[in-house]
Amino acid sequence: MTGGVDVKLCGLSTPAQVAAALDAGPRWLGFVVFARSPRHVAPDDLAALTAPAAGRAERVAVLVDPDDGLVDRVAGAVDVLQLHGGETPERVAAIARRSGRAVWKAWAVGDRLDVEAVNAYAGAVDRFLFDAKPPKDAALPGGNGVAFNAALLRGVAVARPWILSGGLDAASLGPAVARSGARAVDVSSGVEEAPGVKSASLMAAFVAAARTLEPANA
Ligand SMILES: O=C(O)c1ccccc1NCC(=O)[C@H](O)[C@H](O)COP(=O)(O)O
Repeated sequence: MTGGVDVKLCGLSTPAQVAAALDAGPRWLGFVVFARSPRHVAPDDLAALTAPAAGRAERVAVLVDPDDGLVDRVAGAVDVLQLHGGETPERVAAIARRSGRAVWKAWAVGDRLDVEAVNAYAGAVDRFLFDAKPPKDAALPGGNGVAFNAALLRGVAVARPWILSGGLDAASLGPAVARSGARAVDVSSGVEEAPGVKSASLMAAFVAAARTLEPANA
């Protein structure tokens, strides 16, 4: 817990970024294992990169429609698998069983949250991450720095804890938390100098801003 609102700093890809992120003090650190991403971490490098976080932050691997081989290669290096592709509820449940890790399902929110569709995953996941829909021409399903109308989340009956994500930064965080009722938030682009280049000062400012927020009543 960072204070009022839990934080995941996502898209860390170098030891220096991990050290700076740990200094900022978020609850979760995210590592993207997706070759097209400017934040990509090779599966073989993940254990060394995540090691300094053990006991200081929970480590989250972000995967997109992973096959069993990739699940097996990354699971030992992290605490959580965040599934950011088109995984079905059945596939998510299979990954949870196979990996023995907590599993989160990322969900792109459009005009309104389809609670029934989201809750179809409830038996298989520990948490949801609500993100913006990627722009039509986007190369990535996440990490696009795009926000959605966070008020769409307020008061909805989601059956698992959830994280607000998409286009956040230290300035937009407070209003987005107030509109959505979020108790946890995720950021990537909003704490970067350029895609994949994390800023120590922006990460620290984001976590500090989150600490000042009151936990919201969704
Ligand atoms: O960040 C990526 O490059 C990425 C690539 C493929 C799938 C997911 C990815 N990111 C997932 C995240 O959890 C991001 O933090 C989330 O989408 C918010 O990103 P941003 O809008 O840039 O803050």
